[in-house]
Amino acid sequence: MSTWPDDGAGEGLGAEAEAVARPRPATPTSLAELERRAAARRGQPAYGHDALIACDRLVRVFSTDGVEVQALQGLDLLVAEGELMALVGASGSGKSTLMNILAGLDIPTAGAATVAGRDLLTMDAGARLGYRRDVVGFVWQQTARNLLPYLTALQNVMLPMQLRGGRRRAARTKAAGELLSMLSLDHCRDRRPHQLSGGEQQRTAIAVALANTPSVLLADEPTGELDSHTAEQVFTAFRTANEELGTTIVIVTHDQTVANEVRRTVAIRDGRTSSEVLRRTERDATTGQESLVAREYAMLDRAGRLQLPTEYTSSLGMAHRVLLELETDHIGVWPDDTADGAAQGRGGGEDGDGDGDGDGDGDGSANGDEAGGTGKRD
Ligand SMILES: Nc1ncnc2c1ncn2[C@@H]1O[C@H](COP(=O)(O)OP(=O)(O)OP(=O)(O)O)[C@@H](O)[C@H]1O
Repeated sequence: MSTWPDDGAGEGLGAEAEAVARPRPATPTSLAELERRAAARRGQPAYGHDALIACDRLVRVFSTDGVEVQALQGLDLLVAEGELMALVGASGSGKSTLMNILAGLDIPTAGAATVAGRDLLTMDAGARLGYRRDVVGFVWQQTARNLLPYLTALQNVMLPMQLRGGRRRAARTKAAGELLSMLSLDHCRDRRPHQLSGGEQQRTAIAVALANTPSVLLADEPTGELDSHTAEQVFTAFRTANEELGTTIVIVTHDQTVANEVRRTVAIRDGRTSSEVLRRTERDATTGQESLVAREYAMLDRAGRLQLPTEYTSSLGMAHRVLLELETDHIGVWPDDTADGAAQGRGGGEDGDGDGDGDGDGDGSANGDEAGGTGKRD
C-alpha cells in the first residue's frame, strides 16, 4: 500500500491506522533550524483563515447520567465561500452534532469553530441570537420544524424578515415573492403547509432559510422523507440558491444522488472527517468529450493522522502497526513484519469491534502511538 500527495483533483477511505515508522532525517536537526522553522510558522496565516467555515480540532462531549459520549473527536473541516458541499457518515458519526454547532444551537466542548468570522465558542447569548438570525439559515428533515402551519408560504418567508426588522412590509412582500419565484413556487404563495406537497414544503423551507440572505445555508437530511424525483427537485432548489445568490451550502445527507451531485462530499467517521470525494469535469484531449471524474481522498489531520480504509487494511492483514517508507513522490505503507505483528495480521486484523484498529473501542483509531515510533523498513 502506498500513499501519494493530493494531486489537487480529488478517491475513498475508512478504518484509521496510525503509522509507527518515520523516515530518519539525513542529519540531526539543529537548534538554529528549529528556530528558523518556528519563525517561519509565526508568519503564517492561521488555519482556515480564508475559509468561510473553519472547524479546527472540534470536540463535543455529551455527559448523560455519568456516561460520556464523544460525539466529535477533534474534527477538522474547511468550507470555502460559495461552496455547495455534502457531509455523509454512518448513523451516530457526529453529523447532526456538527450541524447544531454550526447553526449556533450548541456549543463545542473544545477546539475552534468560526463561521463568517464569528467565533462559535465565545459568542454571548445576544451575539448567538444575531448569528442565527443573520448569518446562518437552516433546513431540517422534519417539515414541521421548518414552517409554521397557520401561515401561508409567503407569510412563512416574510416572518424571519419581520423578526429582524428594518424593512417595510411592501419590501418584505416583494423580497419574499422573489425568493418563492426563484425556487419555482409562485403557485404556492398563498397556500398553507398542509396544502403543499412534501417537496414544495422543503423548497418553501429553503426560501424561509434564505429570507435574511444568510452567508451559510445548513441542511440536515433535507430530502430524507422524499422520493427520489422530489428529492431531485429539492436539490435543484439548493443549487439555484447557491448559483443565483452565492450562498454557501452544507447538506448532511444519506441520499447518494445528492452526494453525487456536489463537487465535494466529506465523510465523517467517529467524530472526525475521514475522507473526501472530489468531482471534476475532465475533457478528453482527442474526442473533446467531457466526463465527470470522482476521486476519493483520505484526510490527513493536523496532527498528521491518516484514516486508512478498513477494506485496504484488512485485505493486507494490517492490524495495529504498519511500516512506513518515504519515497520521492509517495509514502509506502507495509504490514508490520515483526513476529508479533505478523501473528496479529494472520489473525485477520480483526479486533472484535469491526473497526480494524486493534484497540477494541470501536473508534477506528490506533491509539497509543500517535507520535510515531520505530519499525522503519530498511
Ligand atoms: N444530546 C445528546 N446527549 C447525549 N448523547 C448525544 C446527544 N446528541 C448526540 N449524542 C450522541 O453523539 C453521537 C453522535 O450523534 P449525532 O446525532 O451527531 O450523529 P449523526 O451522525 O447525526 O447520526 P444520524 O445519522 O443517525 O442522525 C451519538 O453517539 C449520539 O448518541
